[in-house]
Amino acid sequence: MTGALELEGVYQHVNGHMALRDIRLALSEGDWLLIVGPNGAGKSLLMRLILGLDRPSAGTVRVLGQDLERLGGRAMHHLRRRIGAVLQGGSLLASATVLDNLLLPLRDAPMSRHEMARAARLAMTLLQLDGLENHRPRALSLGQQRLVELARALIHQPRLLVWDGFSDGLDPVAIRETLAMLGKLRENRRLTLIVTDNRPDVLTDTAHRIAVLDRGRLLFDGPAAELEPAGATRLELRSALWGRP
Ligand SMILES: Nc1ncnc2c1ncn2[C@@H]1O[C@H](COP(=O)(O)OP(=O)(O)OP(=O)(O)O)[C@@H](O)[C@H]1O
Repeated sequence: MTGALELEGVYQHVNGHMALRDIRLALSEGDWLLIVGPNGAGKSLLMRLILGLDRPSAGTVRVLGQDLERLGGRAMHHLRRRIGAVLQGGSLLASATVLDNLLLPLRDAPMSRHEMARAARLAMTLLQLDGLENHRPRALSLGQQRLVELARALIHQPRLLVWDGFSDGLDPVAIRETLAMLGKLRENRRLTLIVTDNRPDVLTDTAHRIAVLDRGRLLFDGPAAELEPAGATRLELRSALWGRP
């Protein structure tokens, strides 16, 4: 099985403190990893390293078989075409329509306008966003904006999807529906998924693997089903990391 992600001994030093310590992770193609941890645990820093937006202070980050340290600008550009990302804080262009936002990742792609329009239509239908093409992001609910970001991340058919801050702006129904939809995508496209969240109630059986990150360290990494046998019940995790049951 092809390696989708390998992190070896990764450290990240930020503003005078070690924000990530000795992170080791390995994912195969088609794996689904949910990384949970409280605010400030280091989830976004870790996602930025995986996306090649920052370089680690130490250690190796290998994404879809490529060592990011060794990639030049062109190779990195090529690799990014195989990765989709939904980042925290919203990244839609406020002045552009939903359709123009969706087409952003395809602007350098060797595709005709007809092919681009078709790809956009498919992504919109997949996420039940039909009819919103000509709206500006601010006319949509927060949940719809997140789904447009997801549609944009998927439009170029990536091999790896990174979603930082999964439940931000999504209500419980949207969380359930989106998790189910991600599960189908993973199955149908053999997409590798890395999703982070800071809410313990998103600890779910949907993801195959769960990693618990706290103050820059991985406290647990394994099959969701092993969390409890490992002695870290969901209740204990909640009370240890989030202060109360
Ligand atoms: N650009 C930055 N400058 C200074 N410190 C930073 C920066 N980015 C992150 N940090 C610090 O690194 C640590 C990890 O932050 P990070 O944003 O990765 O946490 P997180 O787990 O994503 O939190 P949240 O759930 O709130 O998004 C925190 O102590 C944070 O203050």
